[in-house]
Amino acid sequence: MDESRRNFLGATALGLGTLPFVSPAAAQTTDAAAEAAANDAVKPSAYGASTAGKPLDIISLDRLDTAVQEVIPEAGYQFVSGAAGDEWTLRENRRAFDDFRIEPKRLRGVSSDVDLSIDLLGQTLPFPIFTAPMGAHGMVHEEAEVATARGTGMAGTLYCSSGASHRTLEEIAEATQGPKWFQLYWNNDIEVTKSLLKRAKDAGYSAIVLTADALGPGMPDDFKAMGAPFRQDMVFGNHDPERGGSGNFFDQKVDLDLDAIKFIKDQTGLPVVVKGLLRGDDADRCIGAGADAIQVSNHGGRQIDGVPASIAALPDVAHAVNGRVPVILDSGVRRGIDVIRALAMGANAVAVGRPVMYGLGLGGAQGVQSVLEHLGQDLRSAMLLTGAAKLSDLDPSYINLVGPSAEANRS
Ligand SMILES: Cc1cc2nc3c(=O)[nH]c(=O)nc-3n(C[C@H](O)[C@H](O)[C@H](O)COP(=O)(O)O)c2cc1C
Ligand SMILES: O=C(O)C(=O)c1ccccc1
Repeated sequence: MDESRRNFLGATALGLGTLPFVSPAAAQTTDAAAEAAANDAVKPSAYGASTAGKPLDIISLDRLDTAVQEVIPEAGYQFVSGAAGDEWTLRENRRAFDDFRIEPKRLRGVSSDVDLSIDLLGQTLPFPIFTAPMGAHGMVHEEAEVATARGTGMAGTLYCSSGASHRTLEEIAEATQGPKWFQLYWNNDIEVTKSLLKRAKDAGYSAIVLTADALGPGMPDDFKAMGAPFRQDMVFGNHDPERGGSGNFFDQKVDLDLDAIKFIKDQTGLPVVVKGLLRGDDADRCIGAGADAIQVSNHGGRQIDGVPASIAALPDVAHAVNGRVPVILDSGVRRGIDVIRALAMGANAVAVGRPVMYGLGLGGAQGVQSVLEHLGQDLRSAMLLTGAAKLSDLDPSYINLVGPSAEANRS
């Protein structure tokens, strides 16, 4: 391996300090992982990341959280599962769905072959659910993003590739037969940013996602308390090998403005999705600046604690967007009824983060496929029980908004 590429944590412009590595030799194989070694399906490496490859029998996505702790290293689990600060926003991302009470419609002749497919920026998805951009999959599985992308493609849906991936964007692009978008973390060196955009376009990504809400990797307290041990043998693969020096993500430009949207469009000719908005006025500004889609998100609660749940922010954003561009929602989506609530309140699709990572740990590519297909099936039965014959039927008439989310949207 090229030594300069190992050096990706050199830049600490974000004040993160030097993040320590876990060397494979020093890393202790966990008891759980040692136990799992007895199981043919799971062969932990020295670090302990999973090598599982099997479909999963899923009861609910929430239950994967407990199961995955048996097969991935403690550091990986703390990194993925945790969130910023007191994790109030993380909890709120789940709780606030309860404010969106479903008011089902009966005897409407809804059949079980409901068409769940959608068109999103010119691509067809089998259901309005896809894999959110997440970095550092090597913390969870030896095959890292290559397995996640393959599994997402096996489910036929969209893989959004993180700009902080452990594998290169080209390797990831090759791994999936399905639609793919590239999420950009803008580098301080504009030549690196341009080169990433060119590489993404050349590799066949069909849209660029500009993440607008992140300062650095999520740093949950429990992960910091472990010394934030990122893996030594992993490389953030979107680093530009030609340029040496620090890796892409850790030299991120944080003072971006609306000009970034036009720049990406000019460089690539691809549609731009702005991810990480929680306000209608921001959505309006971004559309004015050329955004082709808006992703309502609080980054799974991993960046700033104390902000509202994504679902609570959705009505205001959807109202401002007013159908001009597609709206995507992520953060806390775990069940079919959550997808119904999001779509009824104006989203066109949802993205899912942590459950996909847990599927990756528990079953590799096949586990990822199981997670996405499970949610698709759960949506299908939720549609029947809600009495909605097609996705376009879903509108606010199916929802009674109560509690804090109703208060927040009363204006
Ligand atoms: C481990 C992890 C890594 C993430 N990395 C990125 C990233 O590189 N870029 C990005 O835009 N969002 C990133 N996110 C945020 C997700 O795209 C998404 O907003 C969030 O996970 C959705 O919430 P959920 O996990 O509750 O589904 C990450 C989330 C997790 C859990
Ligand atoms: O942790 C995150 O949320 C995130 O965006 C990220 C950034 C860099 C590396 C890994 C994850």
